[in-house]
Amino acid sequence: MKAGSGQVAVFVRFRPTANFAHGLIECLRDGKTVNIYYIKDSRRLQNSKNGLLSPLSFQMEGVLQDVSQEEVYSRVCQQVVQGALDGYNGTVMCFGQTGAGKTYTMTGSTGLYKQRGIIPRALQEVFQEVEKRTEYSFSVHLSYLEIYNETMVDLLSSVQGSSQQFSRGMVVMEEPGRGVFIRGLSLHPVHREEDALNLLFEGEMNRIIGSHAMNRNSSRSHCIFSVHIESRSRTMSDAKYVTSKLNLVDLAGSERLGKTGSEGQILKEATYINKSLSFLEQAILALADSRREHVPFRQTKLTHALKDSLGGNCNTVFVANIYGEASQIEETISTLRFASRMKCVRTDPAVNEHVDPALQIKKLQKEVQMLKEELSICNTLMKRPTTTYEPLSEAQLAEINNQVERYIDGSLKEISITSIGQVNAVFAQFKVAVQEQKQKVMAQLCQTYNLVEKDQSAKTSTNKEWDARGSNEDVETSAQSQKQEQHTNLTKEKPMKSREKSSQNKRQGEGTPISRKQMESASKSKPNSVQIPEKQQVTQAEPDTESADTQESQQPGSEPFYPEHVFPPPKADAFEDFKLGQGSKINGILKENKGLAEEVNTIKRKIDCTVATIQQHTNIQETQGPFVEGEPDATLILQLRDLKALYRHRLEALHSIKAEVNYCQHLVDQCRVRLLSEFETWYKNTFLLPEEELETTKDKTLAQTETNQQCSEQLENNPLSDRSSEQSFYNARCRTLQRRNSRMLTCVTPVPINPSAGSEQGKVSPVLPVK
Ligand SMILES: Nc1ncnc2c1ncn2[C@@H]1O[C@H](COP(=O)(O)OP(=O)(O)OP(=O)(O)O)[C@@H](O)[C@H]1O
Repeated sequence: MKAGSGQVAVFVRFRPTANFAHGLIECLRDGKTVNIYYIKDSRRLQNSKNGLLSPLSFQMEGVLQDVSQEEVYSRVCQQVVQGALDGYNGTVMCFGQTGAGKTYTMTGSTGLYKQRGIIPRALQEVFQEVEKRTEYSFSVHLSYLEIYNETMVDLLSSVQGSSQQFSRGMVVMEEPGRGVFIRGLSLHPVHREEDALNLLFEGEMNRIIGSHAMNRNSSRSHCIFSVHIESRSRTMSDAKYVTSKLNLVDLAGSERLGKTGSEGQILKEATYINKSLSFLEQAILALADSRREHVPFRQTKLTHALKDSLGGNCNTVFVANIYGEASQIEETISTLRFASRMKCVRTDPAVNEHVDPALQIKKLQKEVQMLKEELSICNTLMKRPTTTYEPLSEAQLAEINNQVERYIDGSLKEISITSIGQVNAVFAQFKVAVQEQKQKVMAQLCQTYNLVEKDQSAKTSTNKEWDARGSNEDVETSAQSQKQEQHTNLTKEKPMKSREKSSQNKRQGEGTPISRKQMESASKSKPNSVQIPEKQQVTQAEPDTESADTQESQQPGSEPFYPEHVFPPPKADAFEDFKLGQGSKINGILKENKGLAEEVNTIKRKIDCTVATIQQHTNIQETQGPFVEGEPDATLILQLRDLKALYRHRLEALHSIKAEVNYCQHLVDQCRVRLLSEFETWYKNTFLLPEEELETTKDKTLAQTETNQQCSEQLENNPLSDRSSEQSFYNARCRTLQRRNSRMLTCVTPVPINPSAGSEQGKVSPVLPVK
């Protein structure tokens, strides 16, 4: 894979197995071709390779079978990383069926340095290059995004300094010059490989893992680890700098639900995974087809977040992970087919060069200064008066005004030009003169045609008419008369501005046809109603969530009241109180959800009505010929289009709330399990065996010490070529384990951990600050 080569590279990697299907799968010696001898007919599976079938042949950039993690990295990712350091965006993405080795390829084993995957190796390379390329100053930031059941989660939100604590605020955004980014996703500056590994392992610890028949540690989400690089030249005082984004993507695996035996939550997750993967496939198909103008990126969060990373301005490499057993042959074929489509996606990588505005200003100021000096030398040599760049003095301005006046009345034939400043002043004076003339002419016209008086009398008669109406109309009347007065003044004083304004209003109206129509119909239905100020209208229209919550909800901590003689209170009553108290937030979300659903249904009903009306018109037209009165006009069709757009928009919002609710449900389930186990421990410690508490604490501390020892042993047992990198790896690993242990300890008992315990071992640095 070459940086800037303009084509997507696709590799195939086999997961090692003792039951490799030699009869069905053949890897050719060219190292690029995989042949599959299979048709969906169980009788012909046997001996299929013996010339009976022509194979399905797949050509890739490389076939990786029985190769080390190191070789995978150097063939798949190294060039992309080098490109990223030069300013090219890069993406490396693993996909394939569940259990085929995507996470192993991308992250590798977090416990063994030699088996580390693409991400830790890429981080190592980035920092080694930063050290080498001394003529540039680099800044590196990391982010780690998880997309779980269509909900975006910040895997590094537990790290101190992250502003984002909950996924609700995260949105995929797009800006010219910046490309696609996730608003609300935390970005972490890193200066050393070890800090970067720490963040990687922290994120890994926060990933959602599930278990099913095909993989005990199956990733239940798509994960995008991003390295954001910015580099500036140290040697050239240049305003230019380059940026790049390296996306390392571990997709969740596609699942045949029958094979994984998924049910419950795992089944629901699998459905989300398969759906988003099929949207990814649709996007890839559209990207690969040069005749397609529209690529459906927005169908799912995954494709939307990867919009500028799947092709286009990016060096892109895909790794198709497959499992070479006969029982998985159908999944293998479908992965290879997907891989072939990906190969057709074109890329057009270019360096992301930017200009620093502050530096650019400084540079231009310097240039201006030099030019001034040069001009002054020229003037001296040509014996011309020296040019000044200071603002003109009052005396100079008075002289210019005088010259212009004389020029206009004809007593001066020419105005001699001495500098650009003077030219500007002459023009300004001409402008003043023209405006004065204009005003004079207007005043004369008004006088001649008695315009002002007419205007005044019209106003008086209107006022009389309005005075005759009831007192209820006072507010509206005065507002209207004020408006009219303003309007008259404006037309008198600034005719151009008012015209501009009206055309502006028109333009705004064009953008929102529905709201304009609604407003019109509202004003028609209540012609004499008093105008409500805008703010008031909003509060009246939205009586819902917040205000209702504040009225209904109880103060936190205050207990619900039950009559003393009924204990325990009936569950229904208690539930109502719960909804007002602790459950008010969930209840609020439910209400919001319901409101949205009702809104969607109302819009749907309107759509149906409009469709029916149009259909009616069409039927009449068919029976009575084309020239029928009252045929559906453009407004009806426009209304239908607007309603459909609104419907889609609301439906999307509803889906995203539902996805969030599902995610919350998952968290609630996890919390419930944890709550129960913590309750058990607390109950035992408090009411049963006090000495057990001591034992538990001892056990946990022992576990932590063992972890530290394990890490240091691993470090000593490995002969090191790149010792510092390995040291960083194990240090980061130890810290992650420590953090996990200390979190478990904090859950079990509030005994503080001695922070020096780890550093006494000589290998472990203080724990990464996490919230
Ligand atoms: N090339 C390999 N060498 C050694 N072990 C491997 C290799 N590929 C995968 N494995 C092992 O296979 C198991 C499943 O791999 P992994 O979790 O990476 O699959 P996956 O494709 O990410 O699955 P899922 O989509 O369910 O998350 C792991 O125990 C992993 O260590």
